Amino acid sequence: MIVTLTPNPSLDRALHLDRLVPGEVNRAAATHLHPGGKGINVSRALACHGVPTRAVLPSGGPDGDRLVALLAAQDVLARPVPVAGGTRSNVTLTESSGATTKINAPGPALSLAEVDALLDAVAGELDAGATAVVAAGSLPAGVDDAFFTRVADLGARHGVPVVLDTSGAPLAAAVRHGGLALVKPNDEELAELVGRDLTTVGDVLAAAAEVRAAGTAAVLVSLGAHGALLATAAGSWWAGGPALVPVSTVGAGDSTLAGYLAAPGEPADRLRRAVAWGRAAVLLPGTAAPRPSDVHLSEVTVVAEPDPSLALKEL
Ligand SMILES: Nc1ncnc2c1ncn2[C@@H]1O[C@H](COP(=O)(O)OP(=O)(O)OP(=O)(O)O)[C@@H](O)[C@H]1O
Ligand SMILES: O=P(O)(O)OC[C@@]1(O)O[C@H](CO)[C@@H](O)[C@@H]1O
Repeated sequence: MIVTLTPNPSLDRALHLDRLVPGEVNRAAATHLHPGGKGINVSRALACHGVPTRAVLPSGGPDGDRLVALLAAQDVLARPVPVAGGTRSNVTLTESSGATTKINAPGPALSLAEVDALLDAVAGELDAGATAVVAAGSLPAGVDDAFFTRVADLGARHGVPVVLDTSGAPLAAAVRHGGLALVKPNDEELAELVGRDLTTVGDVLAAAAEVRAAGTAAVLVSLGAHGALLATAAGSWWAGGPALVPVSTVGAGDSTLAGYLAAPGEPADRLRRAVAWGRAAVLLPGTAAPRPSDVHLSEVTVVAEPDPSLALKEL
């Protein structure tokens, strides 16, 4: 059972417009509502592929109830932790050109007791036999930047790998602390973490090596339209596929991570699956999770020890 932890979940509302005109009344041609937040999206993608998973999340107010009901309707197991503040809604505007505009709300502040209850819920899942913990997304107000270091320590006490997909100060604190099995930044998040621009494959691999040297076993870097790079103790790999026109890129990174985690195996096979799931996600509206029939492994090329001089834009 892969347990996901989403400290700041959201009801994801996606509106499709032919063209967004800022400052005007825009009328959407279609709308979508999905239960969201990065860990929740990982659980949804895993559940779509029959991989056992449970999503741990704070849930508050009618929107929290709605989110939990939407998960149940998709047969995604959840462990909601009741909180006083109302669960947030995030908005995505997609245009026919493929452009995506995302507006994320801050989310309700959590009290110290609510933060502890969230961690207790994860501990409960570990006691019940969870095989991995995936902590993902932003931290709401009231949650210390060191929160994910507490998750790493919880996993370590149970001998269970902890995977992290977050950004900014919480990512920096967790990487400094070490003890993670995998982190999944995109290239911009990794650049912010190491404090320099990353323009080539070699730049990304050097940054990943710094992260690994600080105590994280593997780094999976998603590169948007340019695929993804994986760095582990065994080597490095790039994977990508032919150009496609995205419908919605929101949550593609979460599907990528789910694809990587869905089954054990050789790094190259896991990276191929990760990229195939990410590619499938961008062809679906809103944050819809890809199903097995959406995933095309044969479209993805994997290269071991990619040329460090290649520009990311050329991949
Ligand atoms: N424009 C695109 N064309 C083809 N594939 C894409 C495109 N955008 C994303 N992907 C696929 O999805 C994966 C993840 O994308 P990306 O790097 O944008 O994730 P992310 O920034 O973590 O996204 P999010 O935070 O919204 O989940 C990529 O590795 C790639 O396989
Ligand atoms: O505000 P955060 O926690 O950084 O990101 C939240 C979010 O943008 O991430 C998911 C896509 O990855 C969406 O489901 C959700 O709206």
